[in-house]
Amino acid sequence: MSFKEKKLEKIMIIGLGLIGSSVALGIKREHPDVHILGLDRAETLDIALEAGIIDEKVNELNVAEQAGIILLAVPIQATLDYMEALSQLDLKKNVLITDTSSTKTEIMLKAKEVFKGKNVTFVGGHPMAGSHKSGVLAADVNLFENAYYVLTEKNEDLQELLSGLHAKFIIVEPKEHDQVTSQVSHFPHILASSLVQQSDDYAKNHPLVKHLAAGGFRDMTRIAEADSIMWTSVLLSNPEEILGRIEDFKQQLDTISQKISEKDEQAIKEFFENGKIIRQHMEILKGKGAIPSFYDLYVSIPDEKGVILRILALLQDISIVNIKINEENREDIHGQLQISFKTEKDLSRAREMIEFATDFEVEGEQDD
Ligand SMILES: NC(=O)C1=CN([C@@H]2O[C@H](COP(=O)(O)OP(=O)(O)OC[C@H]3O[C@@H](n4cnc5c(N)ncnc54)[C@H](O)[C@@H]3O)[C@@H](O)[C@H]2O)C=CC1
Ligand SMILES: O=C(O)C(=O)Cc1ccc(O)cc1
Repeated sequence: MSFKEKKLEKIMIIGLGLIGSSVALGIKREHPDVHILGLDRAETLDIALEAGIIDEKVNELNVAEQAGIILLAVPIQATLDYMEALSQLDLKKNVLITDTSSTKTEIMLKAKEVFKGKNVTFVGGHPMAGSHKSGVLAADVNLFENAYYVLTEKNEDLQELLSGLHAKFIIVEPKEHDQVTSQVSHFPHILASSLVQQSDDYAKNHPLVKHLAAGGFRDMTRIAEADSIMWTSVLLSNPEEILGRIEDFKQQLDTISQKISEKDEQAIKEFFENGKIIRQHMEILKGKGAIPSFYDLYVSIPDEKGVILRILALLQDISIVNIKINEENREDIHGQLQISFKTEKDLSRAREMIEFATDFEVEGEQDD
């Protein structure tokens, strides 16, 4: 069956939170005529229907029997349960089922077990973009723009269906996927959550902690706000790889602890040099991977009326991608204006203009 014919069948999305809704919007961008059935809690479905994310609300799983493609975008444990339940239904012949879970080994084992001998094609999926935000209200049609979208195998129908997400498909073995994501996604979430909890404990005897935490702390802990149900499911689905990353990290900490106790200045300097060089060369952070690259200019601005407008007026001929005001803790500084540019040239021009026309402190760097 061609995709054109398949498209005439209904598509069912189970779970219309951040990922399910964003995928639905991406599908509709390229294929506005597809009919999307949505299954989730009643309030979520009301919002999704109202926003045009889905075409029809569903409150029973057996409606899946009408769908040509089924996409699961619920926490991992719920995904496994739905796979089991779907396998008991009288699904359409040659139905295509896919998921968006953050782990793949357990999902693919389940697929082998429950869909064996059935007329079902199950392709594991994982869009490598997201947010610490969750729920339908966080839906964003551009969420997956230029991000990698992992598939466990090539599938033209699925790739065509998802083409409006503007993601880059990549085929990865489930085990390799779970190893890599344990390092760059699962473990960092544990680290972020540990860091905020450690700081909160420390703040009990050191209330100043809450005032002195600055940009570095914020950058390292944003993902601690991610959804607890989803992340519990991720950790329980990929325990061995994650425990391996934790053990390895303990050793990294032991090594630097040792250097500090020995007051080994050279080794400590090398430790930071090494980290800096590695980060500066990480392709993923330079726009060659999932994360688009921007050139950020940080301007420390005083608490005076019209300062931001004055800076923007100076930059009126330069293309700006984004502007953010970061709060600062310094008494003399009201905040830090973060202005992002697409090219290094734009960043240099902006920097020169601000330095020429003001005496504000300016710093520039390439970042994600
Ligand atoms: N949040 C992220 O950044 C990313 C998440 N993922 C994966 O995508 C999946 C969905 O994650 P999010 O959309 O972020 O979560 P979310 O919390 O925003 O949305 C999950 C949705 O599933 C619904 N749901 C939960 N249990 C259900 C059930 N039994 N029946 C029907 N609906 C149910 C919830 O009501 C909610 O609307 C997860 O498996 C997650 O691992 C993948 C990439 C990125
Ligand atoms: O918020 C962020 O930066 C993320 O790291 C989003 C994310 C969360 C879970 C995934 O499986 C993939 C991406």
